[in-house]
Amino acid sequence: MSPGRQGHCTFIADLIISAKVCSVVVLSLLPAVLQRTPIGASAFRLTERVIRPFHRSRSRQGAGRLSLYPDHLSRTALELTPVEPAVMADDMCVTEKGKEMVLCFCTGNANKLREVSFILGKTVTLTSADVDLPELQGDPADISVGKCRLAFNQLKQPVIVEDTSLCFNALGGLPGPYVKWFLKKLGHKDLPKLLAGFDDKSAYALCMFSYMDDTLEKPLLFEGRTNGVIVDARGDPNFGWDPIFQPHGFDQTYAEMTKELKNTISHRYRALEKLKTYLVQHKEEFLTAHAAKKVKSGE
Ligand SMILES: O=P(O)(O)OP(=O)(O)OP(=O)(O)OC[C@H]1O[C@@H](n2cnc3c(O)ncnc32)[C@H](O)[C@@H]1O
Ligand SMILES: [Mg+2]
Repeated sequence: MSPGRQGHCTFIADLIISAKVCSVVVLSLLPAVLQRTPIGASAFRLTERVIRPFHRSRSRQGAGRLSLYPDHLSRTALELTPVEPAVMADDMCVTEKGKEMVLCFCTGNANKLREVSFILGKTVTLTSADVDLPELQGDPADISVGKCRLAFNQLKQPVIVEDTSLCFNALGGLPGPYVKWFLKKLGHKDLPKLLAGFDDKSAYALCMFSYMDDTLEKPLLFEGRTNGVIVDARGDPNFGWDPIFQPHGFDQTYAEMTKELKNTISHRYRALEKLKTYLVQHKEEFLTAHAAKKVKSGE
């Protein structure tokens, strides 16, 4: 090769190497630069708030969430995740900045979290904690109150928990709070077969929310119930037993409804309406107690 041509080749090779180095530097700096722009910062915050909790709860489900070990409880207890309100709902309880009612919903179920966030809207500033609470046994109210005490003892801040039951009237209310296990073992296809020998296919969905803060001696219960019938599975199979529950007055199952419709007639909606009323009525008390606590702790 002539010296002139060799010089050209070396020049081109140098150019390619410099371009590669530049692109590596630009790409590695890009996230940091983007994060400083208003749109980039919002995108990063959104990723943190929406994707991370969802991912965590999905991966925890995969890992088996039935840990009863206290060390596990304390390990996850402080992982609080802010939750964006899913809709700009009523602004009845929007408070001045720095005076919001912050409430932590302890659940490992991403679908519940989505619905609660949707229904509560801007009533409170909702955070969530995927605290691995034991699946207690007993009647639905005791289970919910028990869960709430455990969550409050871990988090030491205003918390809500809920426990959901699906009760078949022909079976005296079973599977009730144990529906999670029945669903796991039987699936959507076989769960309705429990009623094969009965004419009565009626059932009700029951939601028990419990609320606790340090102004209360024991958790408060808010119950919501929606009546319906058990049918062969229809609709989106993504949330629990939604495909087999058809509420009275509708020809769609929960799983066939839009989320807007389900969230205005569901057992969860009915319980949360009561909780909302309580929170609005006790807002001043709540804020005063928490302001006093902050002064005491020097925050
Ligand atoms: O961490 P927690 O809040 O306890 O979440 P979980 O999934 O363990 O929930 P429950 O203990 O309340 O068990 C209730 C079962 O019913 C299911 N479920 C709850 N709400 C539902 C709804 O609105 N529609 C359909 N299935 C629902 C849920 O997926 C469980 O299988
Ligand atoms: Mg549970």
